[in-house]
Parts: sequence; structure tokens; C-alpha cells
Amino acid sequence: MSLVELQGIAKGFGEGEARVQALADIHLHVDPGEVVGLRGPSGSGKSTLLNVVACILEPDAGVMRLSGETVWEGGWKRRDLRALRREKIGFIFQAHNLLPFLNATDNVALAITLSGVGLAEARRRAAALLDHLQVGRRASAMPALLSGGEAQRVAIARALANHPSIILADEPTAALDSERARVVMELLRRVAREQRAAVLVVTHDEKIFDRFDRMVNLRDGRIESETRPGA
Ligand SMILES: Nc1ncnc2c1ncn2[C@@H]1O[C@H](COP(=O)(O)OP(=O)(O)OP(=O)(O)O)[C@@H](O)[C@H]1O
Repeated sequence: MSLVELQGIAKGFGEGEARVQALADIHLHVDPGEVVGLRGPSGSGKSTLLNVVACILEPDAGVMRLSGETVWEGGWKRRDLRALRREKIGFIFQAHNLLPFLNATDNVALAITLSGVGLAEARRRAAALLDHLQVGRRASAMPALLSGGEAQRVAIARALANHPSIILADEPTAALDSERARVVMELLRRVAREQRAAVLVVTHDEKIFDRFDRMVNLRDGRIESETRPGA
């Protein structure tokens, strides 16, 4: 079973003359353990596609299934989209989006408490996760004092905190040098492998293209081609 399944997904913005068809007839499957890149020129629909899969933007047409559950078909199939996101999806933004007034551990622990875990247990799990991502020694640091690579690893820990089966990342390595970019990609590959998660990453970053199992090339809101960089 594919964890992400899109059939004929479309999304437009605006009305009349000003209408933009950001996505048209998108068919995409991402399987457990797969790390898929999404690339294309500016305005080709990459962020729109990621936000549709994240259930942040509502599509106009098609069918979307996430881990086997139909979540959109002519309308949302779930009332509580926040709960749906919390259960299934980890989102890593380009800018790490950590809360500036919480230290690294508590940024991760907060995400864990949202799934109903008590604070002490959430902090314990957060600390273990930060250790696992090799940023444990920065656990009590505030975000402003973290380097770009450290902050991105804390943000990844937060995205992984509730063991999502689908991990979405919008240019996660854009602010990192090539060495740190590769570390982030290795982490995502490891999570895909160990947790049998589906990972979908928007990227312009040529230095990591070879780290994807599959690269989906978008143009004008359509999938133009797919390539297998490693093959
Ligand atoms: N909220 C919005 N309102 C109106 N138009 C939008 C909105 N979001 C995106 N668009 C338009 O939809 C198209 C696709 O945008 P999108 O941001 O998905 O592209 P992208 O490939 O991610 O681009 P970039 O690489 O520049 O981030 C563009 O023409 C954009 O202007």
C-alpha cells in the first residue's frame, strides 16, 4: 500500500482572468521507505503540492489517500484536519520554525504533548530523539543559539516526534552547506528505512539530488517526468 496516493489532483487559485492552475491532474504514489524529491521551476506547483498532501490546502478535484485512508474526494473526509495531520504527517519547513521562547527539548516535547502524552514523559522522549539525531548536547539551548544545521535537526526531531508515516519537507537543506545538507538527507533516508515512512521533499538543491530514490519533475502544475537519480 502506498502511503501517499494522489489521483487526478488539481488545485487552482483565484477567479476569472486572474485564475492560476497551480496543479493539474497530478498522479503520484509514494511507498513506505521511499524518499522522493519534487523539483521544478519557480511557480511550477511544488509548494502547493506539498501543502495539499499536508492537508493545509484543499484540492479542487481528484482523490487523495494517506496511509490507505481517503482524506479528500469531492471534499474532506475527516472533520478534524489537525488531528489527521498530527497522526500521519511530519512537516519540515525551510526555515526551521522553532518556537523562539522554548529550548530545543521543549520545542520537541511540545509536539509530543499535543498527542496526549504528559510533559515529563514528552521531555524524556524529546531528549532521546535529540540524542538520536546527534544534537543531544544542545538540548537545553534556545533556538537563537543553535547553528543552522543544529536548528534543522531539532526541527526534524519535532517533525518525527509522533512517528508520522508521511514526512514532508520544503527545501530542508536550502540554508545548509553541502556537508550538513548530506547529513540531513541521510537522516531522512534512515527514518524512511527504519520507520517505513514515505518522505517527500521539495528541493532545488543539486548537491543532494543523488540522495533520492525518485525525482518527480513538475512544470506548470503537471508532472513532466520522473527520474531515478541513483539508477
Ligand atoms: N495562495 C495563493 N494565491 C494565489 N496564487 C498562488 C497561491 N499560492 C501559489 N499560487 C500560485 O500557484 C502557482 C504555483 O505556486 P507554488 O508556490 O506551488 O510554486 P513552487 O514551484 O513551489 O515555486 P517556488 O519554487 O518559487 O517556491 C504559482 O503561479 C503561484 O503564483
